[in-house]
Amino acid sequence: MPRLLLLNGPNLNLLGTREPGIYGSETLADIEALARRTAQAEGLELRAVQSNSEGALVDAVQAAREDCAGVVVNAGAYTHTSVALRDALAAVALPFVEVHVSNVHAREEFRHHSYLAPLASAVIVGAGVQGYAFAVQRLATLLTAGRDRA
Ligand SMILES: O=C1C[C@@](O)(C(=O)O)C[C@@H](O)[C@@H]1O
Repeated sequence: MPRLLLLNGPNLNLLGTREPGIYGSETLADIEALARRTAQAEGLELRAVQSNSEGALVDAVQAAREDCAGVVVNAGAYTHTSVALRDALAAVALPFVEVHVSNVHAREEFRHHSYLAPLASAVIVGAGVQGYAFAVQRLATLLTAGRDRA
């Protein structure tokens, strides 16, 4: 069964208690369960990784090259700063969908730019945790289309 990597970056382990007015009350465990359920319904497996450290996120992307067909990534603040994570995603050349729980474009200017977005298959912002389900579904569609062409 093809596998997706679900990658969550810094401070997303605090979801549920972190600025609930912006991020809502659902936890990272809720998000991982939602993404896994959505993946299973699409015939996909899912590996969930969260880290507060940039290097660990880069390592997880590199490892995905071995056994994953696509990536759902919410890089948190590293979205706006990390050339290293962008380079890792470019290097593995897996299709990925970027997710943000909040509508970053309605927030501070520094959140408007993403180093990852130009490489992404799609970017989903402001849909809350449901954005993760949309991202999994989008990757499932892309992967199925790829199989159909093969
Ligand atoms: O940590 C986060 C969360 C976030 O990625 C989101 O999901 O809305 C938006 C980022 O700007 C912020 O640094």
